[in-house]
Amino acid sequence: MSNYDALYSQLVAMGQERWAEQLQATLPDKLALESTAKMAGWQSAMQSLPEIRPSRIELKENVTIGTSDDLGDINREELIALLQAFHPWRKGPYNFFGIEIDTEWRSDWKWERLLPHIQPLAGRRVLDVGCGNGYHGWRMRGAGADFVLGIDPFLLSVQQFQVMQRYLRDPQHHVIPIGIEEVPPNLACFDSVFSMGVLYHRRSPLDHLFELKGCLRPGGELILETLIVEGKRETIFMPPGRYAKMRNVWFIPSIEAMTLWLERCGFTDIGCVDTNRTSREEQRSTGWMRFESLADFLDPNDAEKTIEGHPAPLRAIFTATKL
Ligand SMILES: Nc1ncnc2c1ncn2[C@@H]1O[C@H](C[S@+](CC[C@H]([NH3+])C(=O)[O-])CC(=O)[O-])[C@@H](O)[C@H]1O
Repeated sequence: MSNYDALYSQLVAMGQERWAEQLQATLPDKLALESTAKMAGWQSAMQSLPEIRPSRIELKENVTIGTSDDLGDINREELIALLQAFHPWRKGPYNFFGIEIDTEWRSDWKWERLLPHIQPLAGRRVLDVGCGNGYHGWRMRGAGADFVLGIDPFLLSVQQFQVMQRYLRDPQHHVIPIGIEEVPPNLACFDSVFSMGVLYHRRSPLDHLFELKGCLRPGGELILETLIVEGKRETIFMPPGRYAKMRNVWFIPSIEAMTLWLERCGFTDIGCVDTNRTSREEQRSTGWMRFESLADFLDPNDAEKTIEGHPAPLRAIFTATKL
């Protein structure tokens, strides 16, 4: 975790000394809490990862770390087994020294859908809320972002990020195990804030929007991706129980309702730049995510419905500016 020193310096450079100190004091405790059997397995796999110097790194067009030639006499199957210790791999794909980590999600497709519509990331300081294992963060660095901080409370995501970081050694990209509710209010220091796949998990979506706004500097851009439903400004769907087998889905607005929420929270230049019905090609079980996936969450007789009979997942990407 020595990489946290680089994070500390960066946050101080952004005028966030208090937050930097708070993180320095609390992150080690969070990691100490990870003394579960799973954590022991992850740590042992992490320590067994071989030293390899990647001869090639690509982050702009895809995420490629090294080539198969870099492996030399390192056993490819043993390396795959070490990576599989971090199962399930949900966000990717990664090409890791010639090993295709074929993740549950084609996260690159979402990236390609949004990239043409957002403020160019070159030179920007970015916060990615609910960043998963940092896949999009690597693409942000590939697009020229100066600094990317990803936050995600799910510890396996942070471990998977550390696997990549071990080889990429990027002092300007960090993923830390905290939720958005732990970020101090009104930091006002990020040029771009991403919240993708998080809003519908929040019981208080408007508070989430205010939290995101607080992270942005004036004039900064919010990029928000969420589940939506078809309907008018008055349409907001709350599933009575599970949604696509997920227990923690609360509010799913229509595009117009989401736009109104953003307006009421004080954002300007609001646009819905993409809508997309999630396909079984974009989210599916693979050898790297062997649990159930979208095909199991949909009605087997009607792909327009979830297994509970609700509208099937439809997602939209919004951009908005903080005044
Ligand atoms: N309170 C919270 N604060 C921060 N993160 C949270 C919180 N609660 C859950 N998460 C995290 O938010 C992520 C949501 S996934 C999107 C990943 C990526 N953004 C993607 O767009 O592919 C959902 C999806 O697959 O759509 C998970 O990694 C959670 O651990």
